[in-house]
Amino acid sequence: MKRFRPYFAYLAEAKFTFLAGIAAGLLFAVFSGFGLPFMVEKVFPVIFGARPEIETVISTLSAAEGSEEAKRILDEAFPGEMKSLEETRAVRAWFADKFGAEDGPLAMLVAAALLVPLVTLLKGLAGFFNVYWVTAAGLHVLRRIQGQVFHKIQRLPLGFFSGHKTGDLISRVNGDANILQGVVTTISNDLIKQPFTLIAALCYLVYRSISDSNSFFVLVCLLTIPISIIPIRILGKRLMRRAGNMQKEAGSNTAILAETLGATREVRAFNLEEMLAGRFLEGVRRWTVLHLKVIKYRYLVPPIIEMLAAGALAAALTYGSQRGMTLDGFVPLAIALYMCYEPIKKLGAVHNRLKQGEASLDRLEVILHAEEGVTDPPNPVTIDNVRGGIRFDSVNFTYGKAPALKDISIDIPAGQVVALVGPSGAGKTTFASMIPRFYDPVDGTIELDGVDLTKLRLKDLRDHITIVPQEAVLFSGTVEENIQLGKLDASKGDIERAAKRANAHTFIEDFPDGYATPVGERGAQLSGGQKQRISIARAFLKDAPVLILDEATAALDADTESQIQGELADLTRGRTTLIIAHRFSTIRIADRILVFDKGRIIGDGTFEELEQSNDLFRSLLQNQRH
Ligand SMILES: Nc1ncnc2c1ncn2[C@@H]1O[C@H](COP(=O)(O)OP(=O)(O)OP(=O)(O)O)[C@@H](O)[C@H]1O
Repeated sequence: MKRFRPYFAYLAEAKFTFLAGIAAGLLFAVFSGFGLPFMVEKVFPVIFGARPEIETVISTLSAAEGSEEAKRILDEAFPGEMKSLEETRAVRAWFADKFGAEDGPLAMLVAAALLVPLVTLLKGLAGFFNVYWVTAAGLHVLRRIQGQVFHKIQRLPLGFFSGHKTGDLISRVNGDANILQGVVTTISNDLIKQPFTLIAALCYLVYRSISDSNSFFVLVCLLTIPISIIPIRILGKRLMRRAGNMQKEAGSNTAILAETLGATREVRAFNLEEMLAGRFLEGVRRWTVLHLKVIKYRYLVPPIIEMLAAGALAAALTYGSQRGMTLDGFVPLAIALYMCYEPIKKLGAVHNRLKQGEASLDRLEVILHAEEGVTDPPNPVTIDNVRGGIRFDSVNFTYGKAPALKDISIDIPAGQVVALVGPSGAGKTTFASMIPRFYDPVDGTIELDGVDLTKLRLKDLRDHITIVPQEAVLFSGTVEENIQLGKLDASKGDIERAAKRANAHTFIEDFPDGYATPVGERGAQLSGGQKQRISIARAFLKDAPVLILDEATAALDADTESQIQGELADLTRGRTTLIIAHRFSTIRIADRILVFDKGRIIGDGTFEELEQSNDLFRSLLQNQRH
């Protein structure tokens, strides 16, 4: 329970809805626990002929009032209840007064009968509002948990995502958060409602025991309740293990689904349909087996408890009939006894939900408790008018074992356009990733305009950096919304100006809906060149002093690439630019080139200088020319 505490705080935010739901639940409990046995005892006899009996008793008693005979008749007619003619008359008067029936047997019958749907209606309404309001509060909890996980995911170090598949993370945010929500609300609801139902039923039993000592034995039958705890605990433990595995399997399946949907073209091109379908179906099969196990352990609890209740009932039945108890006297007791077991059954289910919730919580807490890696400083420094000077001072970095950057010291003055070249895996991307603090150095410092990056708020730092990635990343929405991501408060005019500078305005205008054209998921409805131009328009709009071009044209064909080069060159103007370059065509616009090899910078100069002095650069150049 302690583990769930932080999430109960979210429930507190929806306390009025939740408390209303609980209040409805309590009413429901009273109607079920106390109302039903009471109805069976007091109302059903009236419906089934107690009324004429009252009449007979009254007329006999009127004749023999006060005699021994009168006492005997009273005892027989109403054992342990109405002991006098006055009481019997009072019952008749109460009915007459309440329902305006002038002693008419039919009116009394109807009145008594009407109590049944009335109590059922009240019970039904209470039950409905209990579920409705408690669910509303539960959905609030879900929204808050999902929000918390979503926020956290955005702050996690990029390294975290290398170790976790996207689909699995999606499954945690959706599936596990949903289960956790269910747990928080079920626990809160049932932990109040069910004990209350139990207490109501017990109260009735105690009341009966006081008024009739024969009923006391039923309380003894309740001693079987503690025995129910044993199967609840054993099955709960098993359930937790299986539920954890089931959720893990659900995560893997969502991962396969996400990967397949993310690479629909590649799947077809490599004929992977059958293989992926096989993998997915095998995962679903494993999930089904685990799910059935969870169902087994979850739903074994109620019948076990019911069996115990039935045993107790059988004992009560035997004992009661031997002590001369009539069916009329026994039925309400039996219902109250049943009402005692019902909450135990539900509490058993709560225990199981808790165990299942714990398994989901484990999975969610992998995200929620993960170290954030790159965080804001406690007292951030603000810098105005960033010019974009960048300095690396003895920077070392490793992703794991092998170092990715070794002792990098470099000064890049504001406004300089620098190309990063080198063989695959040399560290170019890693070097550029250090500037927006996607990663922090293991040691050494990096400065922007002389200020250590770790002293800046992440948001401030990243506001001053634009990245144009290899493949333009577009989000669902319109063309206009996608450009606007560069500057959320940009006007329509600003957006159009940016699009014009990126040479995107003309083709956007040619779309039937112009700027309001939806781009489809990840820009599926646009060509590679169009997407990249939108991405460049976004960069123009952001107008940041530092620009990172991450092989921005590598995904385009030569023709489109050469068209876009001009826009990119325009974009670099007046900005400190790092070009992560594979194709040497893109580095012609650079003022300076850094040659990377095995995490070190082994060459630094202009194209011509390096062509003269750097062997690796020359060999890379040779490879490009062939
Ligand atoms: N997320 C990561 N987790 C672990 N190791 C990584 C990660 N990203 C890169 N590396 C490793 O760090 C080293 C440098 O990689 P980096 O991506 O910086 O090279 P690169 O020069 O940009 O290569 P390429 O031109 O192929 O993109 C490589 O050995 C690579 O395997």
